[in-house]
Amino acid sequence: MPKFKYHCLNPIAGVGLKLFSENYETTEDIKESDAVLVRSASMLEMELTDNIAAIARAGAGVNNIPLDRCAGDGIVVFNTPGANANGVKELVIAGLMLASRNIVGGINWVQTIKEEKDIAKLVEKGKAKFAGKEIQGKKLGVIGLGAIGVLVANAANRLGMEVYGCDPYISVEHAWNLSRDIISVKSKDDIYRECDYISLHVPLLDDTKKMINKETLSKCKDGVVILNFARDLLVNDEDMEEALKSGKVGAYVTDFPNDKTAAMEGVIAIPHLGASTEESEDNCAVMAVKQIKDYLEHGIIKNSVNYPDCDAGTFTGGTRVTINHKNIPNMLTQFTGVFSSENINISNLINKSKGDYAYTVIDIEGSIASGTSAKLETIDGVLKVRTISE
Ligand SMILES: NC(=O)C1=CN([C@@H]2O[C@H](COP(=O)(O)OP(=O)(O)OC[C@H]3O[C@@H](n4cnc5c(N)ncnc54)[C@H](O)[C@@H]3O)[C@@H](O)[C@H]2O)C=CC1
Ligand SMILES: O=C(O)C(=O)COP(=O)(O)O
Repeated sequence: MPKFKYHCLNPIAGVGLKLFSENYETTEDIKESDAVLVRSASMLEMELTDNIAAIARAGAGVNNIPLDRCAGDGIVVFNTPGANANGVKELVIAGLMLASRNIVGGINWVQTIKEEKDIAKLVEKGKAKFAGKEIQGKKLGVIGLGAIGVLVANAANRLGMEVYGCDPYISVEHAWNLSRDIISVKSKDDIYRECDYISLHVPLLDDTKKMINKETLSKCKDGVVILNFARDLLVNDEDMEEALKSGKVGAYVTDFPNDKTAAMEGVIAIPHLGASTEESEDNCAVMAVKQIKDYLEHGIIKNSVNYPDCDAGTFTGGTRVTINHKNIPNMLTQFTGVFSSENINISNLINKSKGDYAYTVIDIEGSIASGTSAKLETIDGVLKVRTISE
């Protein structure tokens, strides 16, 4: 089996890295790696060299990776759907509590009186200013019913909240997992109008950027609590500051503090801890490494965000040629033409496409000359050719 090199841009849990066999070695130099593992480090400005075949995001959000540039370079980008969802869900529930009961204010106050005498008495005397509200019976709106949103909706429902959910693109799997008690609404406006708490669980995309802004906040109830455990850019910070000052927003809980929100009054800022649990880190690392191995060793694509999934089956011998290419007419004819011109028999061929990009796996019985893959590389629209052999 060939040797592969991987580079970690962030620390990746050992339980995952241990899955790499002796045929893999880590490298400090991304430029010589076959695969890159990353969490939140930004790759947006990074130069990506030809040898990189795959990038695995050990986590969900991929807004730190230039997906289209990678696809154009024939680099398959994976993420690990659902692997950290429970970790985030539990912190969102904590966020609901932090926004409803003045726990942070209370804890900080105890620190200010810790040198005083008879603290127990002072506590009973001073505690009234930290009184809060209960979440039971209140309305929570969940925007984005994916891996995290569904868990948050179901958990909040079990805690006695009336939960509304909105996701125009909900997957069949997530719809199945959503409790029947959740009120599913078609328009986010229903959530803005009805809910006391609103939790965001959508990816950062052009159409979700700054979705919480002056206009959407004006549709909300006075004193609404916004929870953002998704990405800071989903919220317009200036509009949020104004809404916090006026009391339109009662509290803004964010897992993504930035230069503007960290010091903002009314903000409960958590340092991006949603997925920072042993369990989530392990789950993500294991899934990311398995996907990288499947791709490098077998050409199998599972959970890619910029290429089609393709279960080519385990590579069992002979030669497997994988081709990342543009999704344009006449590609397969040209590929098979190269093999037939050299009198090579194709034993298996799979072709999948997703948007502008496609992926073809061709199995042959023997070996191929390097000239054959060079010929494939010269075909217009071909982005990367790999050969997998014993
Ligand atoms: N705080 C943290 O540590 C973490 C934050 N995240 C963030 O949470 C986001 C969601 O994560 P998952 O639930 O795992 O992803 P997911 O892909 O399972 O779910 C996202 C859902 O949002 C929906 N959606 C997309 N556009 C929408 C729109 N305009 N309106 C309503 N729904 C829309 C999709 O249909 C999908 O069901 C990630 O993209 C990431 O930004 C994820 C993991 C950890
Ligand atoms: O998975 C995600 O989208 C996250 O935000 C988690 O980020 P992290 O891996 O904890 O840096």
